[in-house]
Amino acid sequence: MGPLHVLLFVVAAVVFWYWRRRRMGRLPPGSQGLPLLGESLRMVAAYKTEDPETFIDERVRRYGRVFTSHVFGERTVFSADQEFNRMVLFEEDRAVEASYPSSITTMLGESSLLLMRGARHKRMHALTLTRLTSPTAIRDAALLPHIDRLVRQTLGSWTASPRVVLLTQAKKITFDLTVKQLVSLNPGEWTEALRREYHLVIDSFFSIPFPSFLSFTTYGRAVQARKKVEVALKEVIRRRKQERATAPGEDEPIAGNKERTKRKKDMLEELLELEGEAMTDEAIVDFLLSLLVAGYETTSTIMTIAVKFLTDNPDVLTELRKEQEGIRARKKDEGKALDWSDYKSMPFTQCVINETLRIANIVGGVFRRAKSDIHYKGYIIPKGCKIFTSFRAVHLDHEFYEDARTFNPWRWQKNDKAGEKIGGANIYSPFGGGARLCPGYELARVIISVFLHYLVTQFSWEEAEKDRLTFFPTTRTVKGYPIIVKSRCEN
Ligand code: HEM
Repeated sequence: MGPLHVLLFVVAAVVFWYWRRRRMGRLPPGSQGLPLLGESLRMVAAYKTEDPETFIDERVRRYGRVFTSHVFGERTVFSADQEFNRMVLFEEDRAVEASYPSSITTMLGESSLLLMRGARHKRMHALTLTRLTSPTAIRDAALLPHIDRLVRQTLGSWTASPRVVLLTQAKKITFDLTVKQLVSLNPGEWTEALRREYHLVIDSFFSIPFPSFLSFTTYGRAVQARKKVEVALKEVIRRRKQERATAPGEDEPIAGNKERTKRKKDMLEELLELEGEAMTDEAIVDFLLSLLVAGYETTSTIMTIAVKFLTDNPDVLTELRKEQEGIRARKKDEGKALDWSDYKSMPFTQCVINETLRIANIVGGVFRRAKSDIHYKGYIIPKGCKIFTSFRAVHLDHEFYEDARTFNPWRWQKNDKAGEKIGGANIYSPFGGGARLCPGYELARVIISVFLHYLVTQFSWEEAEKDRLTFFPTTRTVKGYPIIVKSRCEN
């Protein structure tokens, strides 16, 4: 290499260094932490405790509400800023796009709602909301009686064996319910077998994606399980298609039978009827699986954490029980299922759900990736940069909530200006917002409400073991919250 080459190399290196510094300099301030590891270990250590906020609090104090860190191998802009979060949520498919770890992407499949983009995502998101999870859909599909039945069935089994791990029970309810909504199958051996495989799939979400032929790794096992789930669902699709081909359509009489039949109106039927969007069986499997993923773990975890908060706050439990006993008393008949008007007359229960989601939401925030340079308050978040919008940090910000880190459902009763501020979509966003707003937001509330109704009116309980919250990889209780229940009829 001659002197000219050396000179050229030095000049190029200096130019690159300046260019990078200028670019980096315009990023929100922050720390890149250790080489390669960045700040991952610090973040994980904080999220494994009951007070994960230390990680974000410290950096907000040092750098402000929007700061840069380096976690899980990537430079990431963190936001504890409600305005920035809102901008990011509403820029979906324009300046930003959803971003999931590769282990999750592979498991979900490209036709999953969570990974769809653009016009197709818009159509399918709307379909999910209008046909499956909106208040009208919940009422029209007579979903409430079904939720009621499933909750009662599960709680009914507790008298035989009063030590229950609450999360396991809650998961059974949400899984069986979702399978029923998606493909109209009742709980039984088939759903249990599917649930076992499905658990293996979920376990891999935060695992390292080793080559899938290494079947002893979490990821390898999940790939096998995903295949089994796919085979099982494809068989359901095949049978349904056969039924559609041989049996009459909705409300048409079967030949030789005067009775009119009603074809199942579930999500699978909706997908098979889609006009101008012929979906392959693989695409249908991806789509159904994503709905199962999105609604199952989230709702059951919040059910469990809500009960933990009730145990820890007996005065809240007393008030909630009073409200629910009032509803039961008005129904007169002990065995009568809850209906929509009952659900709509549980204001304090909704305060408890709001507060549980504020303090310990399973979805603490969402990851996005910048599709173009984003300009915000003098900073530039460059194209390709990862962004984490923390809902949790905003929910726990003393500027927006008085005594923000204390569980206090009564704060939601304020209907004055402060109350509006509490409920404002900019500040309170447990279900996200914008194009990817959780379509299951109402359904989740209904399930949790029905569950709490029967739990507090039929049982008292105590902790079987001490349990605590953890926030890594997601928010949950470490042991799934084991409790010992006692039927209130025996008291
Ligand atoms: C307490 C329970 C729940 C919580 C806290 C929750 C929270 C969320 C959040 C924050 C998002 C936004 C994700 C993002 O912006 O990237 C989301 C998306 C989603 N949720 Fe929920 N969810 C819950 C229950 C449900 C239920 C019961 C369903 C039922 C089907 C559901 C289906 C979905 C789907 C399909 C998406 C993806 C939407 C899209 O990407 O277009 N969720 N959820």
